[in-house]
Amino acid sequence: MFPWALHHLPGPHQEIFRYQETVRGFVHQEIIRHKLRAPEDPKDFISCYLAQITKAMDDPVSTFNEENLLQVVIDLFLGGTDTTATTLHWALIYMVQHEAVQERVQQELDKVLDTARAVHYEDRERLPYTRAVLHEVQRLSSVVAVGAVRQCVTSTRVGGYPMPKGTIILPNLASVLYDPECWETPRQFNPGHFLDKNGNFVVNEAFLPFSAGHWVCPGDQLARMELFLMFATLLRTFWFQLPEGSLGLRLEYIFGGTLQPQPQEICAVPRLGSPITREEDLALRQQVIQRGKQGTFSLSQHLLPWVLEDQRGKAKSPQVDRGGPAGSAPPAGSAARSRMGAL
Ligand code: HEM
Repeated sequence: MFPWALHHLPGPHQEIFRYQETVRGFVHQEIIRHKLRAPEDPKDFISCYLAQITKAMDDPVSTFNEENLLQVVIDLFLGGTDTTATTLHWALIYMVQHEAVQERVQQELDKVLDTARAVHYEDRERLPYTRAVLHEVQRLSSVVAVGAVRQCVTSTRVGGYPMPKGTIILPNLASVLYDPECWETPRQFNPGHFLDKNGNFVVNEAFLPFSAGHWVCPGDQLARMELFLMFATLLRTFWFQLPEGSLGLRLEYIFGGTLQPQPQEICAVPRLGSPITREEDLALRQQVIQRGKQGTFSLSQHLLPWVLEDQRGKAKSPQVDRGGPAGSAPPAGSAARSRMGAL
């Protein structure tokens, strides 16, 4: 009833307000920086929005103003960071859990891609298995389990049910993503949900992690692109596995707005740049495991820096293992050729 009162009451929510203020301050500074720039063609969202504010200055009903600009940028940060990062975290966890799937993705990437260049979004057309795996990650992790709260502005019917004007709607997206009538193994990781019998990628209408219709996530295309590029690049570059002594993966989610994985450690082992046999591959992986936790990273921390740091200077040229077995791992600290150039 008195939302403003929260600002005066002590409690953990004060921390959220502090974070909010930090983000607002940052975006505010960016807006000022953009305004101080010499006039030029608008280059990004903020400069386009500022140009629109100027254009609509004489329109008394225009909603283009700086306060709205600030809020829209914050919305984009809120909607676009945690969702994509959390999905990638789940992707790595599922790859560790399903080693054979991880290997098959790497085999497909090795076979199809020209290894001398970075992954392009268009490549997804030639990578049906990788694409199916990523869709299955999004389906099973269901990071935005419930869509945004909406209210009916007029009386209507949905699926035969009457919805009087004013009804509050909470779209239960997870119920669709786990619907036993739409998915063969709704609670199990199964890339086959998105493949036909010939291994071609197929769309499934019940794949709705971004919601649907008029209220579909406005960032869905960006998210799909980011996820594909990051996932394919990571899997091309590293083999993911549990560190030595690990008690296993923790698959239960934590609810924090999105459904997040629990903090846990996973090894990102740089893949070898020369063809080796399956036996050598396994022996090398074993060596890496025996080197203990050197090279582990925590999922709750920043993803790549340690590996990048470790490999810089060693990776003289970004050569790769076309035709080599998938998931090959070099001994940690060796001067093995790596794929860091692909990042
Ligand atoms: C894996 C990634 C993502 C998932 C699963 C996701 C999912 C969703 C869902 C389910 C909604 C609610 C739709 C509704 O019921 O109204 C939503 C809203 C939204 N998303 Fe995303 N999203 C993702 C990434 C992004 C990205 C990358 C951006 C932008 C940079 C973004 C921006 C937004 C915004 C601004 C809204 C609110 C839209 C509104 O108020 O109508 N999202 N997203």
